[in-house]
Amino acid sequence: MSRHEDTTPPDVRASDIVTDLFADTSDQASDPSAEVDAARARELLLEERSSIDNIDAALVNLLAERFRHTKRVGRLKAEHGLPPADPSRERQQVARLKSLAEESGLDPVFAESFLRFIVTEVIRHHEQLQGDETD
Ligand SMILES: O=C(O)C(=O)C[C@]1(C(=O)O)C=C[C@@H](O)C=C1
Repeated sequence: MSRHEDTTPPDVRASDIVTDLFADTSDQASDPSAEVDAARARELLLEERSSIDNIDAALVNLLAERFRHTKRVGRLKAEHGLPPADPSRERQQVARLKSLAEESGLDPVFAESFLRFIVTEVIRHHEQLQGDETD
């Protein structure tokens, strides 16, 4: 099995999980309006989860694209003896992303830690490449 293969057992379906989440354990079961509410809630949850799945797929594709660019940057840095990290560039990126986050209604502190999480991984890749250059 390849490293990236989906390991979710085929018999676990999102719709079953949603059904379990809304499983009726109270005396609601005899109230028809509560059943309609629960059915509508199930429908809405499935819709939201479908949007979330699409967004997660887009995020993964975008991240893969970003790493393709940073790998090229890493090779340039290794070839030209430049340091893996550039703190001044990072300060600019953090300031820009925090401002974009504020405009979009995303927590700027979260935006900063997300960027730092990614950049830490990029720097690790750059360091690996620099190690390879000196082998
Ligand atoms: O722009 C660079 O110099 C990079 O190496 C890319 C990047 C990034 O992932 O955005 C990573 C490390 C640096 O500290 C700054 C930025």
